[in-house]
Amino acid sequence: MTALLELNNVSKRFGGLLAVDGVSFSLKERSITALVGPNGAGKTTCFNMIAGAFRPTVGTIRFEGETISGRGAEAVCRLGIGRTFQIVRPMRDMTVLENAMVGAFSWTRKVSEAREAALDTLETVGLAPKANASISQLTLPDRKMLETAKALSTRPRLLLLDEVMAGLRPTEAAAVVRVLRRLVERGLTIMLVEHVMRIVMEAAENVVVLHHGAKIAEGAPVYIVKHPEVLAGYLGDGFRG
Ligand SMILES: Nc1ncnc2c1ncn2[C@@H]1O[C@H](COP(=O)(O)OP(=O)(O)OP(=O)(O)O)[C@@H](O)[C@H]1O
Repeated sequence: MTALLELNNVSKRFGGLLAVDGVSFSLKERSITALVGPNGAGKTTCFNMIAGAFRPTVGTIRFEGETISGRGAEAVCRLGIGRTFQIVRPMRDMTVLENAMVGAFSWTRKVSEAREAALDTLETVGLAPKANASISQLTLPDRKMLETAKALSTRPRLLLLDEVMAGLRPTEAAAVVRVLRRLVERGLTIMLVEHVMRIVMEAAENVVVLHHGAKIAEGAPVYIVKHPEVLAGYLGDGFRG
């Protein structure tokens, strides 16, 4: 079976810094994979390469069997990869619905179609009752979910979530995990960057561990938390429990 996404020996160099160092992994369709590692491990850089924002210095990225490395963010989005950003940046003079519609304009020019799709994604993430609210009325969990809704409005097959649960209370994070599971049931594949190991254990079926840009372990969460290199390397101070 072809993997939905495949990274093959991917590296990214910024001047003298090798931010991502020969990383390979693949994502099974309809699965949730966590990308973990301490600050500066190269997680966001990996996302930036998958989403087309950065071209890998070496290595190839394939999506549905097609090479996408170096295609550019817009093209990659149109191929079916949606993403959120670590820093939440809603457009403040627009409503929740209008923000969610922005993603839909990647595949339609019709305002009515974009509105319908955005309403659907707001419904999925539980924000439909606040569709006409202004951004200032949103709580932190709402803002995180709006970022997810914006990414979903692009109609992705693969969703990259960068710390969407950071700063949330355990009950709020659990609600997000339930939303992610529903999305997977509907056919989506998800990769998420997450620091809190408890959430990783709950949400992901596969974990990829990066350290100094390199992949040091990969496997089921129960295996990862016992992995000697992960434990010895940084688990104590790299993860928050
Ligand atoms: N555009 C850039 N130019 C130069 N260096 C960069 C750039 N982007 C990232 N880096 C560096 O690459 C390394 C990996 O950064 P990256 O943001 O990918 O790590 P991360 O694992 O996502 O960290 P965090 O958990 O803190 O978000 C860091 O040393 C960072 O300073």
